[in-house]
Amino acid sequence: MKLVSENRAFGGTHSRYTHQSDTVNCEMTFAVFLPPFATKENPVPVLYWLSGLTCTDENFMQKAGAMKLAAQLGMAIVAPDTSPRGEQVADEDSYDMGKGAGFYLNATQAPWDKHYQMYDYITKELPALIEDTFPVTGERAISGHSMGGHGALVIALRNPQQYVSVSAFSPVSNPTNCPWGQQAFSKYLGDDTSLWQEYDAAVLLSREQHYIPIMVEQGRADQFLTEQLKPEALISNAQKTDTQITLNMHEGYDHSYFFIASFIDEHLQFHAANLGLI
Ligand SMILES: N[C@@H](CCC(=O)N[C@@H](CSC=O)C(=O)NCC(=O)O)C(=O)O
Repeated sequence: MKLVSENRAFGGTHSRYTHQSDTVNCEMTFAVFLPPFATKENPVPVLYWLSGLTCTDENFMQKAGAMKLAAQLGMAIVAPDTSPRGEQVADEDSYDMGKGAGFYLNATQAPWDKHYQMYDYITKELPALIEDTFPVTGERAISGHSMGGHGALVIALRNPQQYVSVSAFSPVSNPTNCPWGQQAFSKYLGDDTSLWQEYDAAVLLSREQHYIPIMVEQGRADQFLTEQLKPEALISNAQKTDTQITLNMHEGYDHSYFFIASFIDEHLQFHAANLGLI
């Protein structure tokens, strides 16, 4: 693992690292914020943040304004990149496919399957590395935005024993039923739509009752709301299985990090409460 940069922030430390990933078969970058007083003797829980299309590990840390409250709460934040990277990694010219658009799944189709194994990277390799290296406990929460909101919901619903709570901003809620998801799933996963279902939060909610606390934030002025995001599918499918889910709708807010920054404190408090920090 190689340290790329380190900055003091709110009494804690924001650092960026690269490492060679066996799972995605290339060098990966992630950012980690450690609150003040996090030590081996006083390890802290971790909030994993999954970003959206076109993002890297940097967008959330620079734009969301999360570090001040995370420092006060005693919560670490880990922000991975959104896809494998490098010359040898398959890509397309469009912003919603290939690099920056890994959709947090395990691709089964060539040429994508060689590197695009983001589901395993986020659920297995990255937390193992983080917990081996930094003064953190094994307690985890997960959140994300848009494509990353989809990733956070799917990962938590499929692995409820690994996360105490999940939240999402403007998630791609029903990807089997929107253009972003249909394009990505057909190329990464092929024609077998039964596999697509495993990466669709609305479908997962419809199958059985889920007990993990779930909170979703959505702006009504979001330019992607009707065509791509469809949060109503989360609510209607959760009702079918008696799963509790909170969806907060906000007049006038769009899809940007201005929206995330406006409500990130509520999400940090939500996760802190579930992590037993408050
Ligand atoms: N066409 C746009 C789309 C890119 C965009 O809006 N990306 C969002 C996430 S969208 C869903 O996953 C984002 O978070 N952008 C980064 C940011 O810092 O705002 C484009 O290419 O710009």
